Amino acid sequence: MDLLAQQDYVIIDNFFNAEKLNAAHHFFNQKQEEGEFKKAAIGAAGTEKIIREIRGDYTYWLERGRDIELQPIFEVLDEVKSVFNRLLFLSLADYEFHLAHYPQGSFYKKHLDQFEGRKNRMISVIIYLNKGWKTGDGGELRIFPEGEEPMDIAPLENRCIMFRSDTLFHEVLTSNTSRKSITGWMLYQPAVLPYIVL
Ligand SMILES: O=C(O)CCC(=O)C(=O)O
Ligand SMILES: [Fe+2]
Repeated sequence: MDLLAQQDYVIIDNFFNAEKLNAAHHFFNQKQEEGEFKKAAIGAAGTEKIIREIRGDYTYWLERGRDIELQPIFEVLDEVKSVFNRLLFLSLADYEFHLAHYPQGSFYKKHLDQFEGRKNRMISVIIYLNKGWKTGDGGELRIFPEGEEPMDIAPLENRCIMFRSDTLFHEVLTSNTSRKSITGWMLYQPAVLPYIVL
């Protein structure tokens, strides 16, 4: 929490225990097999456009009541939210998360996660699920901390990065393999059906 407050981002490796990591992989693969991922859009409700030149990922929005296999993961996210509220004095009311799949050759151009109409997003949280990721696989997260050199973060399995949604510009470099993550946002106000919007 101190690091996040100081530098606007923090990286935490070995984020989930083995049981939760397995649950995440299993659920991800299952939803992929079922064809439940949808082409991700850009922009807030009503203005979204699918622009492949900006982002090429496919997403599956999580819903607590429906995705009961992910209960252990939701418990971790609850804990993350309450730690933020306790230690950083944020007033986070909710969170919204999706699974993200970047097929080979896809990327997400430089952006901020707090775009017009979605000021609600306070902290971005990403957990990567890329078994055996190695240099050359691509898909690094490039972050642009203010007043510092850009930094590339390898999307290693079970690595979590959290950052301020309002200030930290970032991009996903072209992935040369299939790239998987759980991505979401800690919210100031309760989410309004994001899985319908995006
Ligand atoms: O997957 C990542 O590393 C970043 C994804 C991202 O920037 C987003 O979904 O807004
Ligand atoms: Fe982003």
